This record gives sequence, structure tokens and C-alpha cells, in this order.
Amino acid sequence: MHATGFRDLLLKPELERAIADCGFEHPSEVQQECIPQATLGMDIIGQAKSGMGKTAVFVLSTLHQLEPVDGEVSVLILCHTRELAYQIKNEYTRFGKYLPDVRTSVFYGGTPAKLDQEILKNKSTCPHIVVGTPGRIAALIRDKSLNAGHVKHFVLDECDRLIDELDMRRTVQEIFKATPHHKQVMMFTATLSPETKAVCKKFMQNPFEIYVDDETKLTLHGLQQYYVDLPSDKKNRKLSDLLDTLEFNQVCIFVSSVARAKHLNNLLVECQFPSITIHSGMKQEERIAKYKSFKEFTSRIIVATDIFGRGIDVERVNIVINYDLPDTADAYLHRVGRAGRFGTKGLAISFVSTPEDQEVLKKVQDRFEVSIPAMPETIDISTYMNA
Ligand SMILES: Nc1ncnc2c1ncn2[C@@H]1O[C@H](COP(=O)(O)OP(=O)(O)OP(=O)(O)O)[C@@H](O)[C@H]1O
Repeated sequence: MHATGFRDLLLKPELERAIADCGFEHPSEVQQECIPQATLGMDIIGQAKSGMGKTAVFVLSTLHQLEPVDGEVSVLILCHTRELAYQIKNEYTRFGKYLPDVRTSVFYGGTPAKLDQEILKNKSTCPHIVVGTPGRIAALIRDKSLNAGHVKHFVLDECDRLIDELDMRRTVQEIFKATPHHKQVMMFTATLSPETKAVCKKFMQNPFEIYVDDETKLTLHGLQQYYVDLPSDKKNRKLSDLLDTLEFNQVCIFVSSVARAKHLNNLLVECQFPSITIHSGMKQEERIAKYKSFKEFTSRIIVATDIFGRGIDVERVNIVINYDLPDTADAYLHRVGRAGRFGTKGLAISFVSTPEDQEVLKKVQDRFEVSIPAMPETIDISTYMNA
């Protein structure tokens, strides 16, 4: 699998240097297969399991093809959450560091649109690459601040999430229609049902397709997964025991609502745990500040709703706790994928307190052919801590 090096992908030397600076040695399978097709301008549907480097596929291949023209937005990336958009923008900055003429901006809701409009209006600040969430991007196109008429590369990250929900899909379609007919379209995700795949393909022409043909292969092998059966009112006690006894670099604790995130975080802080929280009930600036603080390792524990459940990449997270189980097997897969990234080790523990929880856990085990046993008394640290 690792026979190829990044050199074989024949990317611009500026990109090769940036890749080397990132410490990447070999392209992952999805990178190896998609980048050569993507740099030729082909449409792509790329499915690969969580944490295997899908982001670099579109970031590198669009930077490789880009010939920046001032005043023209050539690349448009859409994703479903503001923090993910912010993260992708930073990946463009990281890989584009030796391409000083290329400008990237990120636009999302919850911030003053006026600032975005100012950036877009001025030829010397207008980005060549725009990353954003659908609502704000559509609004900027509608008010004519963003001219999508020069877009040559259109990317949907976490595409199933953008396509499955009808409101989101409509907005994505509206943006798509504002771009020229002739362009490259690329879509990526870890989870893709046959129905969603069919809808994705309607946006494309003769795409290069890479799928995880068998859902069982979506399981992350470095990740140990357990459940704890307990009544709801014992969750806090158990969580506190786990945080006291397990070794962790960073932990993500997922809950089912904003109110529960606030409440649980307050409780953890009262008990002196170094915890922060992120959810849609806070101001956007604060959300980004929390994301940064967690990503930069200033905080060790984050209590989050599903806004943090997909795409978010924090290297040192080695434990995910589902304090509340999600409603679907797909959401479970994305959440636990926050640990064990890029083949590293990790641990996922899920609290199960209702028959619905048991149903979700069963679905996960059946679909992804993974066995999730009851959590044992002790877990060997070396099996979930990366050296
Ligand atoms: N070839 C590589 N070598 C080493 N590390 C890599 C390589 N490619 C990507 N990474 C790192 O692996 C991590 C996961 O990558 P990324 O976030 O792109 O995964 P993903 O496939 O988009 O996952 P998800 O489905 O969860 O969104 C990132 O920290 C990234 O920097």
C-alpha cells in the first residue's frame, strides 16, 4: 500500500515542500488513488474511512491546478459546519505556504456578513479559494458579493451530510447552479448510502469513483470499542471514574443536546476536570475559540454536540466517550472516528441506558461487523495510548 511516495504524484514543487514540512511520508490509499485523477481535472466521488486524509486529496489537487486570477474565485468548498470550514481553510494555508500569491478565505454564518462582503469586493483581497457553509455562501451569492461565475473546482466535503437533509441540499443546489456548467466537481465522505451516491452523481460527469465496497471495512482497526450498560442517573459517576482512571491525551465527550452539553461541562469543571464545551448555543467567535483551544491542546476534555462529530481533526484525541449515544450508526462511526486518526490507536466507550441505545449499538455491530463488548475492569494502556 505504501509503495508510492508523494513525489510520484507529480505535484507542484511548492506543494511537495509543504507536504514534507507537514511530515507526511507516504500518501494514504485514498490519496494515492484519487490525487492523480483529481489533478487531471476529473470529477471524483471519494469514500474512505475516517481520518485517512480525504482533506488533502482536494486541498492538494485544487492547489495544484489553480492559476490564481485576482478578483476571481476559482475554487469553492462547501461543508456542513463552521468549525470544519475553518479547519479546511487552515489546511489550505498549511499546504499553500509556498504559494504566496494564492488567497483563501472562509465564510460562515454567525459572523457579520459585512466583513465577508468587504473582502470579496476588493480585488486585492478577494480570495481565489473560498471555503464555507452553504447558508452564508448562498447569501453572499444572492447579494452579488460573491461571483461564482469563475468557479472551476467545486467540492463538497462530508457530502452525504450536505445532500441528505433536504434544506441543505436545496441550498447546495442553488450554489451549484450559480457556478459555470464546465467545472470539476469532487465529493468526499466516509459514509455513503446507495441513494445518496445516486444523488451525488447527478452533480457530476463521468466521475472517478472510489468506494469502500464493503461497510465492514469502515471499521478503524486501531480503535478499541466498548459499551457500558447503566441507568441514566449513573452516567455522571461513571464518567468521572473513567476520566480518573483512563490515560488520555485528549477526550471528546458527545452528548445529545446543547442543554446537556452546558450542564455536563459545568459539572466537570466543578469537579476540577480541565473541560470545555462546544455547541450551537454559543456565539460563533466563542465556538471557534473553543475549537482552537482544543486543537492547540490548551484543553484536554471537550464536551460536544454533533457539531463536532464529523470531519473535525484533532490529532491527540485518543478517547471518545458517547455519554449519549447518537441516533444513527453513521453518526456513531463518524464520532468514534475522532479518535484513532490516520491509523493511530484509540478507545471509544459508549453509555447504553435505553432500548433505543441498544438498538443503535446493535446496528453498528451488524453493519460494520465490529464487536463492541462490555467494558472490562481494566484496559491495557498500551492498547489505546499512542507512544
Ligand atoms: N499522507 C499522510 N501522512 C500522514 N498524515 C496524514 C496524511 N494524510 C493526512 N494525514 C493526517 O491525517 C489526519 C486525518 O486527515 P483528514 O482530516 O483529512 O481525514 P478525513 O479522511 O477527512 O477524515 P474524516 O472522515 O473524519 O473527515 C490529519 O491530521 C492529516 O493531517
